[in-house]
Amino acid sequence: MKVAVLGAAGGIGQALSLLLKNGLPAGSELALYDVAPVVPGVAVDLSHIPTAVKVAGFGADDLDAALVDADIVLIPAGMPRKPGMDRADLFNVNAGIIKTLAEGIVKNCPKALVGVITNPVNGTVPIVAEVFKKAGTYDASRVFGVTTLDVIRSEAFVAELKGVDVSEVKVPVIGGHSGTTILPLLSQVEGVTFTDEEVAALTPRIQNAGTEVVNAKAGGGSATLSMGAAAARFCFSLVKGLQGESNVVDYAYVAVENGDAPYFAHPVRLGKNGVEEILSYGELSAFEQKAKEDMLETLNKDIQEGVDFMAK
Ligand SMILES: NC(=O)C1=CN([C@@H]2O[C@H](COP(=O)(O)OP(=O)(O)OC[C@H]3O[C@@H](n4cnc5c(N)ncnc54)[C@H](O)[C@@H]3O)[C@@H](O)[C@H]2O)C=CC1
Ligand SMILES: O=C([O-])CC(=O)C(=O)O
Repeated sequence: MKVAVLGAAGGIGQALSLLLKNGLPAGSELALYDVAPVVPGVAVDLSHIPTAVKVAGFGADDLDAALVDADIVLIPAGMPRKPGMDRADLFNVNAGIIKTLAEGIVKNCPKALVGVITNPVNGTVPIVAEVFKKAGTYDASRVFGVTTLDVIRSEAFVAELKGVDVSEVKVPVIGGHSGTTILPLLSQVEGVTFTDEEVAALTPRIQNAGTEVVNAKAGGGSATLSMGAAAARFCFSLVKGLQGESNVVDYAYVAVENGDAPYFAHPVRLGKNGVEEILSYGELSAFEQKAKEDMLETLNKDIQEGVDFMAK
């Protein structure tokens, strides 16, 4: 199993790479790519951890070598938010980075499963898909927007609010990955009930949790450690699917035919070729139904921005 992390020297990249070094199956290879000159050092540093995962660092000119024969590519490369910015404000700087990296994937490992972390996820995932389409090698079941952070935050916040064991809490989160497009389905959380007031307070807390971190970091970036944990968790789901484990289900922002929008976070069953089945997110409460309808215009606009960028 070869996993490439693009943007590996950044805040997310380093946390994620540490968790992968400690958690990938024995015999795996971890390829760390970044344009920052510190990346070989990050690889040397990690290589001193005694696990059976081989780590190599690749600098700015070595994208091809980092990617060749990768089974999974995770992309946390690009600029994070500062206070006062929306994720959409990152589009202009991050779109070009994602396009270049996706072209590298198409060239070196077109069959890899690609997890896009770079914001705005709502628009960067369509860019990756369009790069594959241009090359004639698009397979919608292999491209994912990583929305796991929304899921783990929901688990943490629900457990905190309800005083229950966090390891037992499961919260479906659908839609996109910004503001109101993030839609936690609190009506489906098993074992707890919420008052209307709790739903009305917890839903926006989950939607604005990224901003909570951005403001708390006061200009020093956005979530990196929780995102590293989230991306590692998602990567381990991809690995289990690739290894043929049955019934691996996780949430991700994927291309959907005849769905709510061209891309939408759903529960998906993962297998040897990525998405084996896009599962239904089930029945929504009246509150969730309205929240979904209200956010679709924003989500569709975000998606179109990514598609239009590649049409230029
Ligand atoms: N999907 C999600 O839930 C989340 C997404 N993010 C996003 O992840 C991205 C990264 O965030 P951080 O790690 O905090 O930022 P960071 O600034 O700490 O790290 C970004 C890294 O990307 C590298 N980079 C820039 N251009 C590159 C290129 N062309 N090729 C390879 N590497 C390149 C930089 O050198 C840097 O090491 C941001 O866009 C942020 O908004 C952040 C948190 C959650
Ligand atoms: O808020 C941000 O800019 C980073 C992010 O996507 C998150 O923490 O959910």
